[in-house]
Amino acid sequence: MAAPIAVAIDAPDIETAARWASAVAPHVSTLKVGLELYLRYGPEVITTMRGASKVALFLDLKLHDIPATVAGAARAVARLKPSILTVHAAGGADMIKAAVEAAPDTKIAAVTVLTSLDDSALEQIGLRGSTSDAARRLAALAVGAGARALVCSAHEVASLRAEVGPDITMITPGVRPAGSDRGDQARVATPEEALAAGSDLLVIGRPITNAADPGAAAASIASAIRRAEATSA
Ligand SMILES: O=C(O)c1cc(=O)[nH]c(=O)n1[C@@H]1O[C@H](COP(=O)(O)O)[C@@H](O)[C@H]1O
Repeated sequence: MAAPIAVAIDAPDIETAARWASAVAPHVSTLKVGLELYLRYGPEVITTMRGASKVALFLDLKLHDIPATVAGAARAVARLKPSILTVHAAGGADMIKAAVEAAPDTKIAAVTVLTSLDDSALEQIGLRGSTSDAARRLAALAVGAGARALVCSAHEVASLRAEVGPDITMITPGVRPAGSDRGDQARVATPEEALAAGSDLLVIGRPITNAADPGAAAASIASAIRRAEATSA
């Protein structure tokens, strides 16, 4: 079975995206298309990803606007039938509810606190408390508004799970295999740590796509995950 990994296909052009997608798709459950590709190519990039494989499609647009605008945007992309669509939980309960109602066949995933932020970055923004307190508060708000998935770092998965229960899909970016560059990510964990904390889907981009052989990098992380799952079973 494909490993519970969403590869972030953050490519500069559609040819590179198609190459990465077909290399990694045999090893992972999900491909994630984000702002870089979607803003350049729109729905065409979704068709290209689907052509590359039969894996699930995660559309990461991180919508954050007034409820009516987010409803319109969610409706506009719902026809592409992504399995997952992201919104920022900080947009508030009415905004999240609007996205959920506008895209009934897509799982709305609420981004709690970006994994690029640490406690001091939150303080600069003017948010009180730690990243984990903020993530917990936003998670409760988002699930109360109908979100069925949450995006957080592996550091918060266990406490968010305790807050929202077993039925919510926990998605964790900021995943870095041991020894790989953390780049702009602040709250990181290895794939094994993220899984052990209870993550359902690991989002991994550059550690795979910047590798000399993205297919081999995806296969290697996927088998490390399988080994970790076998040991904990
Ligand atoms: O919503 C996301 O996917 C997301 C949320 C978050 O808090 N942090 C985060 O890194 N992401 C996305 O996850 C991917 C991480 O990529 P890498 O840092 O290259 O592994 C990027 O596509 C980000 O846009």
